[in-house]
Amino acid sequence: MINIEQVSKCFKRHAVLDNITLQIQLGEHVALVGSNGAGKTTLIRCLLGEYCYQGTITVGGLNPRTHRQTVLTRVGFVPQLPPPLKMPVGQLIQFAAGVCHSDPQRIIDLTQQLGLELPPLLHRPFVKLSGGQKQKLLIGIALGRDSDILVLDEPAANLDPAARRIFFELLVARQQQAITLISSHRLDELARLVNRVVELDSGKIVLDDRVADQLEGMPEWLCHLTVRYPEPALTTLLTHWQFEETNPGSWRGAITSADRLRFLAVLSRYAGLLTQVSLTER
Ligand SMILES: Nc1ncnc2c1ncn2[C@@H]1O[C@H](COP(=O)(O)OP(=O)(O)OP(=O)(O)O)[C@@H](O)[C@H]1O
Repeated sequence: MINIEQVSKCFKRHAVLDNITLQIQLGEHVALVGSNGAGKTTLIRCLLGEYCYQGTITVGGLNPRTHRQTVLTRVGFVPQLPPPLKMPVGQLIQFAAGVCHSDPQRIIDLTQQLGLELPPLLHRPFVKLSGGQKQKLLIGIALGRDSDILVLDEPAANLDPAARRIFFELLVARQQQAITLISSHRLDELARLVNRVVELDSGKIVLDDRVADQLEGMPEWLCHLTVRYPEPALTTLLTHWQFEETNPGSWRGAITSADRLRFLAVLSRYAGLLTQVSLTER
């Protein structure tokens, strides 16, 4: 459904995407991860036809540059930075529903489920909403329509914890009908929502892990860790995962396959403290 072949992108002389090839098929839910400036947003913007690029991209068989309008009506998109729209919220909901051939009430219901009380805001310009309010409305617009491709660029970055939880539940409900590409820095949050992780580093794909496929038939992993020095937060984390300290600084525990990605994502926050990590299939 999404086909990216040998795509490169430069801003002036600065190469931001370097020969990216990536196919995303029906049933795939992809976390796009990578550090600041890795190229995630640029790849998404190329995918949506916003930037020109070298190489080939098709979305649902269409070139997003030459069929931008059709591609945009097909993709539910949440941008990282909300557009500076002056349109009042009520009008924006009607407009978005019209463009996406959707029912405005669907957008309203989803937005309100995320905790945004819409009636007092309907006449307020979108640009004057808070960051979290804008994000809730943009999520409502993206999910409140029939689309088989969801592209979400840091969609939960401005949401409070309660709204994040509801958003992830709404997303799971929608995922059966759509492929998803979600860029985020919080792989631990996404781990249960995705079955593939693609990591970008300096515009190149450095990891492409089809998690679910590889985990089939592997019920549990034995994990051994050694840490440089005791750090209370890491000790709490390992205790929470029911690890035991076998010798000072040496920890042992078991991770189920379903939890492997989430565990590694959480552990990566303490990478500087770890001197050895091993995972062995049991
Ligand atoms: N419009 C632009 N003009 C010039 N350079 C740009 C432009 N957009 C992005 N860049 C540069 O491209 C590189 C990749 O940026 P991009 O926004 O794609 O990264 P990202 O992985 O999404 O980062 P973050 O996690 O911080 O959002 C950065 O070095 C950035 O400065």
